[in-house]
Amino acid sequence: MYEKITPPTTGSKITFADGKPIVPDDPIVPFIRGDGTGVDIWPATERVIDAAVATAYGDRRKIHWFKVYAGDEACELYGTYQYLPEDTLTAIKEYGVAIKGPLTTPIGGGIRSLNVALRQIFDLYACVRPCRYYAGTPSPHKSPDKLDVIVYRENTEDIYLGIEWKEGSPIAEKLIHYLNAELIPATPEHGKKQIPLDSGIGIKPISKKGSQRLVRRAIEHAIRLPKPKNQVTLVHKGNIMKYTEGAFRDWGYELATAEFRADCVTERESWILGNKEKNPDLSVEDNARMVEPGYDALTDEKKAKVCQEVESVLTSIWETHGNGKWKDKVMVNDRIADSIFQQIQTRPDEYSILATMNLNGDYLSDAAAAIVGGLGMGPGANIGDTCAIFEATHGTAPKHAGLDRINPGSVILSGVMMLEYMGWQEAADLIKKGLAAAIVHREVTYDLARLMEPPVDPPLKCSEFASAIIRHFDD
Ligand SMILES: NC(=O)C1=CN([C@@H]2O[C@H](COP(=O)(O)OP(=O)(O)OC[C@H]3O[C@@H](n4cnc5c(N)ncnc54)[C@H](OP(=O)(O)O)[C@@H]3O)[C@@H](O)[C@H]2O)C=CC1
Ligand SMILES: O=C(O)CCC(=O)C(=O)O
Ligand SMILES: [Mg+2]
Repeated sequence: MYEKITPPTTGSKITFADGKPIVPDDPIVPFIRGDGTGVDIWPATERVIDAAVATAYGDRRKIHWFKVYAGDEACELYGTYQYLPEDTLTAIKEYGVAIKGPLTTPIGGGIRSLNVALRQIFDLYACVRPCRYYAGTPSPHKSPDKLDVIVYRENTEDIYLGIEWKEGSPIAEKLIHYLNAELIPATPEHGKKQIPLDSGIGIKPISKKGSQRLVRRAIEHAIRLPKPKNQVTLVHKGNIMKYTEGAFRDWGYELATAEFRADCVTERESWILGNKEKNPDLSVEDNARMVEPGYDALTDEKKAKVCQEVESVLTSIWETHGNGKWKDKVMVNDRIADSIFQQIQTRPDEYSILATMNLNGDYLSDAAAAIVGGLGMGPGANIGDTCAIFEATHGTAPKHAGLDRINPGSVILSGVMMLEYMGWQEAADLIKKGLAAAIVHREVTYDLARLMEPPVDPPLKCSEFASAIIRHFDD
């Protein structure tokens, strides 16, 4: 079955039912070491996870690691250009839950991203990246403790589908001519626009199914959160990209108000209901005026539309959501993408789950990780219905590779997410406790050390930070 790798001789398979993993006490878990700093981070991570499982469960539970190959290491074993061997795909498919270090992607040419390829091959449509603060972590932000968000990023489409043509290539030229000569003139709203002939072309598909399955996961998560964190913000640039990003927003609201009607209220609905609660005699038009900024300057047609919206909300959900009942529901709102980047800095505590398309989520998860301590503290999970691969938000950080200095925190915390996904909460909690205590004791790697006041000198090595986390399990 495998060409160059052999699964562990002991251990059992994780299986899936209804999108959830069924985990034995001795699961076989494939791991990819990763390129660049993967050589430093992975051994540290494996040691911490094994120690936490042993401390929490003794001999009762154990992960049986299965080394599989991708990136540079795969080329060494399987031959030039064998970046993602069939063996690796077979193993991840067979065992269902895997964890990986970062993999290199060249810029401007060469192979497409192996990281993105794995998400697409296994249809891992939800990229989940929590950004929460650990006390004592140095941060460039004044109140990093106020940020506690989870980015739910669509993970399989958008421009990451990778359908692009290089400037000057025959297909790019053909496509531009076709668009300029036929499709753009046939679309009146595009007027006399033309695409410059020396353009590279990329395609940005955003599907209804892809958007809604991501938002569904985000809402399901929000339902499990206590007030006021039971909230989902749809992040988009729908003012500019109306039929892709704007559609993402609309499909998100559509799903929330159809599939999760009993559990959700939209922000506008909450305003309409709240206005009526404060003043039961409020007319529909006055309510519309309070909900829609600049109402009086609108055309009659637009005014009628807002009034219709108010009426429809009051007739359809007053019974179930009115008289303050909406305050217990999951709040679904939306924010324009550029605005959310400043909102997480200026009003961090007002946000919880941020549902995004692929590119926005990529940017936003790095930015949010920076607020709570940097990329060394940014974990992640790629989740599908029959497979999950855990990996950090950051990349290979090549200038630090092989120096035993990088912060392994983000892959270790990705391991925490994996343990929680497996239902091994006690082991996950031990690692979180150990990590938190190491930071409080100023036992940290260079990235946190240089920001601490006063700076920690010398900082811990990557391997020493792993040891410190394990030592603090007992605190
Ligand atoms: N999922 C994946 O595998 C990903 C892969 N990549 C790939 O990684 C490669 C390098 O990308 P690059 O743009 O340099 O981005 P990286 O995220 O790899 O690194 C950028 C900088 O972030 C900081 N950083 C990253 N990881 C850590 C960590 N664990 N601890 C502390 N600080 C950290 C370092 O900053 P400083 O030096 O200032 O301390 C580092 O120089 C590219 O090929 C890219 O495509 C990128 C993102 C995700
Ligand atoms: O795959 C890559 O090289 C980059 C991906 C990335 O930045 C991410 O998923 O956050
Ligand atoms: Mg990224």
